[in-house]
Amino acid sequence: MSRYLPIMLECAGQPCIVIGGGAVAERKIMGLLEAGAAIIVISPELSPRLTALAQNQSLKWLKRLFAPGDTRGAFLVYAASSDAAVNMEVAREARKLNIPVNVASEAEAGSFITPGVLRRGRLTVAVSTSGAGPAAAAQIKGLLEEMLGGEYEPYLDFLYDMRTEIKRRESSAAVRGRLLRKLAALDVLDEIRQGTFKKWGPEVIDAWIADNREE
Ligand SMILES: C[C@@]1(CC(=O)O)c2cc3[nH]c(cc4nc(cc5[nH]c(cc(n2)[C@H]1CCC(=O)O)[C@@](C)(CC(=O)O)[C@@H]5CCC(=O)O)C(CC(=O)O)=C4CCC(=O)O)c(CCC(=O)O)c3CC(=O)O
Ligand SMILES: NC(=O)C1=CN([C@@H]2O[C@H](COP(=O)(O)OP(=O)(O)OC[C@H]3O[C@@H](n4cnc5c(N)ncnc54)[C@H](O)[C@@H]3O)[C@@H](O)[C@H]2O)C=CC1
Repeated sequence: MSRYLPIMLECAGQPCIVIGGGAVAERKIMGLLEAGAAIIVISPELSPRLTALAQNQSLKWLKRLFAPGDTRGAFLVYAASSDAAVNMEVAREARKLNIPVNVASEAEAGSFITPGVLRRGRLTVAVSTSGAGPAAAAQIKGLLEEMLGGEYEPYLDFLYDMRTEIKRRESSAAVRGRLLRKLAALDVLDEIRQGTFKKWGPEVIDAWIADNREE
């Protein structure tokens, strides 16, 4: 069994090449779009949704079959055509060029797999079964979706703003560490759920930092 390394990859503006333009390619492309990748799709046909994305310039469409050399210069490659032999050829080429490649028809032929993803603003949860059961990954993601409500979005925005402020102001690592730990222990999430949370203005932030700098 492969043990995959989970990482969060910055893909903004990076050329990501997808071979195939059907339902599976569409799912991978929606994830790439969320990450701001520069998407190039190589496929003689596109699904209606992908056609619309090509028309509004959200992706670049090369209307043809895969050809040798197509993966050159890519940051990531997705082999998602309905031709398993072509997908294997894409994988071989990408691997030779040391480009990470995902193979929709045969997970093991690729070097990375796509987890089920749920987002709540800055929160990302990715679920993988290491390829054992993609439908189970989707189900588990569904369970987590029920557990992790929309309140996480404003909560993480709050944490982000506060951490940014603390890191900007506090040069002492010890004080910073103390503040950041106390910040994580605050029950803001519950206040947001109850609807009693009021956005902290500059004075509230100043006062909280002053009150919590010492042990
Ligand atoms: C290994 C992996 C490689 C990769 O694609 O990256 C892979 C491979 C394969 N999937 C297959 C089938 C299905 N895949 C789905 C759905 C999803 N598949 C996804 C990921 C992955 N699929 C990677 C492993 C993820 C993990 O670690 O668990 C998800 C999570 C993410 C995404 O695709 O974006 C997304 C859910 C998104 C969501 O809803 O959240 C459904 C359900 C459906 O369509 O509703 C079915 C039909 C039911 C079934 O078969 O279980 C087949 C057989 C093809 C054939 O028939 O031959 C293969 C090939 C093989 O097994 O080698
Ligand atoms: N990993 C996953 O999550 C899943 C993977 N699959 C696998 O993925 C494959 C694709 O599934 P779908 O998108 O549903 O199929 P689809 O038939 O909807 O789309 C296939 C696409 O590949 C294109 N294509 C065919 N030959 C090509 C070539 N030589 N070069 C470039 N493009 C080419 C077609 O024009 C079409 O756009 C399936 O054959 C299956 O093996 C299926 C379900 C889920």
